[in-house]
Amino acid sequence: MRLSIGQVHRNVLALASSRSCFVLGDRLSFRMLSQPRAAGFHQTAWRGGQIVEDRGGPLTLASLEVQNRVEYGNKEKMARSGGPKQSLRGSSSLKVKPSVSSLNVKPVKTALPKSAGIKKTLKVDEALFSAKSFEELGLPPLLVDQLNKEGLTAPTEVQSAAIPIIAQKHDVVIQSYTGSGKTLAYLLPILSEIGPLKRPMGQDNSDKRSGIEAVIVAPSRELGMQIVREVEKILGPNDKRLVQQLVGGANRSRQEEALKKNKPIIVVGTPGRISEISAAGKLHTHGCRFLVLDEVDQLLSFNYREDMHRILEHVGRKSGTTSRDILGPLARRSERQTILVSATIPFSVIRAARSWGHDPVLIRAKSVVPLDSIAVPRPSLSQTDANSSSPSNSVNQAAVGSLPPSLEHYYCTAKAQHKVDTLRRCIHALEAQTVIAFMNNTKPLKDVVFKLEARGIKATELHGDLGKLARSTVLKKFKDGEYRVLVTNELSARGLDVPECDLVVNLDLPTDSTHYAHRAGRTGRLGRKGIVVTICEENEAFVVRKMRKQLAVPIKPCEFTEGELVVHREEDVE
Ligand SMILES: Nc1ncnc2c1ncn2[C@@H]1O[C@H](COP(=O)(O)OP(=O)(O)OP(=O)(O)O)[C@@H](O)[C@H]1O
Repeated sequence: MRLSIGQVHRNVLALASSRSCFVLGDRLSFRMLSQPRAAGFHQTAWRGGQIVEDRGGPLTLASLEVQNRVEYGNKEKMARSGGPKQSLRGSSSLKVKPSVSSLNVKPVKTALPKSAGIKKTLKVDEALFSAKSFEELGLPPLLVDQLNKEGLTAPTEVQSAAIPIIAQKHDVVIQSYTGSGKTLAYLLPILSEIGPLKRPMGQDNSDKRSGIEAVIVAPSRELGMQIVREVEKILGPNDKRLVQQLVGGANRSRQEEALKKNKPIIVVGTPGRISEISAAGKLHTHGCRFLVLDEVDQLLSFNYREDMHRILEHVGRKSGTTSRDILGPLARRSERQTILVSATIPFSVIRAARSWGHDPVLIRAKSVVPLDSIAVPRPSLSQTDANSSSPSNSVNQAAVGSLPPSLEHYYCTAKAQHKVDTLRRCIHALEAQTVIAFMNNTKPLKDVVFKLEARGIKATELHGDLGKLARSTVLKKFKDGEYRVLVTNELSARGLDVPECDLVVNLDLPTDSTHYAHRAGRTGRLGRKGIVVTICEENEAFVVRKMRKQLAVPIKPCEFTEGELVVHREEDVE
């Protein structure tokens, strides 16, 4: 069942850079979506919000404060962490003294700003959000069997929300915190429609499709390969050739040969490589039904604009149609379903999704909202000085809610030359077993590895200057527990799934709170415990405190002495 969409008055298919994001298209007005009648959907109410100009600050969905909570009845609420409870391998041994923190730390006040406009709410059947099994979500039996074989028996919250909505053919934006299972949230509805595990076709609905039916784009090779492995796992060993990786750094002719020989139905790759092979005429995606942009806010940044433009123009677009097609942009859009995914969604992504989307909706763990109902957030005073060197104190709405609730955040100060020693003490005090330490540049990584090794801690480095093989070997060894610490840069901040990671350390300050959120999200995956420690210099501590406000999470001051984590009162350090 589909929501009807209003008339598009204007669609400018132009690459317009807006701060870090480019926006394809814009439109002046949309009629409110009609009430969907599909099971589980009930439009409840909307209140018109004030539309104001996007001034380019950290404007995001949450800043709209759309009242999009699902209204629960008396039934038990799902745990915020979502998803099935798992054993806390590795993380359970983390040594934290909660009594210390609860006694000594003053709670941080993190008030959200006033709403810029509250609009329409869709009420989604509570049963979907509390689905106990994949069957309840209507996945085909073969797919459910395969998931069960892999030990996946219950959907996470975001999967419960996304699977039925994507099955209804909506274009969607999925925003849910790191490690909440977003990958399967989009893969499962896709694999319900294509490939050997899909739902049986009706008699008059014979499946005549062939060729590539889904294109998944990710910003890094590591994330691309991780998604490939996830698809392979579900397809099983006999059908794993149906997914093909097209990531940069690997041999391109081999990828092209594999495309010809294996005839995959899904390709997963990085923007550069996908658009390169497409431009060479070796990747035929015009009949493609699904386009997924994983880590969409990064993919729509200026760096990728040309490759992403090509991908957006070609995937799922019948050849011969042009942007001036007489059928208009909506008809062209409907040829593919577009799925945009990230833990952090700035408003520029919403705007782009509205422009491309066919009945686009925003899916979060407990809510589904038509994108049309989201008003442009009102810029706060401090957002207008977003370019100033001092970070704003206002909440970064793109990143609020992007962090798993199970995370604990601390910061401590140390002189630059003592940071590695502080890291060592931190690892020992917390008894962390699988640690990711982030720095901002590539060069110093080796030095930190050397110093850690000299102190008896097995460590390795991961960065973009390593070849593809070296990168995957390092990652595999780290995941296998051969190294205790992975010292890395921003390359590993997004999407990397090392479930055992129990500690993330910032040895350099992340550039902003969005970067903090993605780095932090490498631990505390799927409801596990995780600790994030930022080691900064004394004169940088104010930046951490500002990030704390922007993210609306407590980041507590601490130190590591005599093998213990000691948490300070805030007033002792301010
Ligand atoms: N229903 C499920 N049951 C058990 N494990 C699951 C389920 N769904 C996902 N997982 C596992 O949870 C982990 C995190 O999932 P995933 O990488 O998709 O998170 P994410 O939300 O995309 O995180 P990020 O924002 O960091 O990219 C993975 O190891 C995945 O295999």
